[in-house]
Amino acid sequence: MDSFPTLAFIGGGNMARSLIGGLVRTGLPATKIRVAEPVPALRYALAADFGVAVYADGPAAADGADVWVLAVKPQVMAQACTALADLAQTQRPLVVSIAAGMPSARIDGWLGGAQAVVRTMPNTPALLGAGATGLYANPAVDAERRAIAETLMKAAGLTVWIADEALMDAVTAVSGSGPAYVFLLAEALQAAGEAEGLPAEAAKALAVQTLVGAARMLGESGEDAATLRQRVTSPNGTTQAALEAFAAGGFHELVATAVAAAVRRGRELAAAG
Ligand SMILES: NC(=O)C1=CN([C@@H]2O[C@H](COP(=O)(O)OP(=O)(O)OC[C@H]3O[C@@H](n4cnc5c(N)ncnc54)[C@H](OP(=O)(O)O)[C@@H]3O)[C@@H](O)[C@H]2O)C=CC1
Ligand SMILES: O=C(O)[C@@H]1CCC=N1
Repeated sequence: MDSFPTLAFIGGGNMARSLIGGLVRTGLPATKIRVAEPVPALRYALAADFGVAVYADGPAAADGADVWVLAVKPQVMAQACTALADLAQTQRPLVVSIAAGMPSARIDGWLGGAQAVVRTMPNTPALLGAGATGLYANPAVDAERRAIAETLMKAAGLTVWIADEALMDAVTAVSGSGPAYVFLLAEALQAAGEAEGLPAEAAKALAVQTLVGAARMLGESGEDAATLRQRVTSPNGTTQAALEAFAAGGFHELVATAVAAAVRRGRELAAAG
């Protein structure tokens, strides 16, 4: 990736750290990455862990970088972009946003207009190259810049282009927030194991490896989730008893309600930003 453009991350929090870790892991030289992060401890940790150049403010990091990755919270996006507007008008970078909910047109407007904006939604397994990212490009993004955005996010794992920007809130609700749902299931399974008398360490090890093993089967077997589930479920056995309890508790409806709440929140964040 030696010929890859220079990147400036605006915001060096949790998601930026995962993306930077993924990029460095796949061989992007740290000298290609700059990060603007106002919190000194976060800034210094990024410099120490990955060898990237760090700055206290956005314009200092962005000046001269080919790609700006906007990695601040949606609530501060307006302020972060406005501070970059003069530079954006003279330098015309490729702008890649990772913010939940925030429409590309608003980012474009805060940057002064006529900007090439790719709105993306990655997730934290990016740190291991095991992420999933949805991408939407506004009409100002040409084929070459589309390819740059895709290469950038491929360092984080799977990429999926989304043609209709309105669907980016659904991407956020499924895969952006999704790792938290899996971690919640791990917590619940561990707690249930403990409630049934397992020592805490054993419950944790069994719950974690079960999720890791099942996820690998989903990813590597080529079989769909329903088929794999049925193979675990002996007629009138233990799994059937558990699955019936899930169904009686409205598991599918609960997941749908949770995803709908995340979609709604994405739209609210756009309105509040
Ligand atoms: N966490 C996740 O799993 C995912 C997050 N996202 C998106 O990524 C974005 C960042 O989320 P996340 O990493 O969790 O949030 P964090 O709060 O961890 O990171 C954002 C960082 O940006 C800093 N910041 C605030 N204003 C500026 C500025 N003007 N210039 C530079 N840095 C600034 C913040 O400092 P301070 O705290 O002082 O404000 C904070 O350290 C959000 O828009 C979110 O929607 C997308 C996918 C997944
Ligand atoms: O919780 C959030 O708003 C962000 C977006 C997706 C994951 N984390």
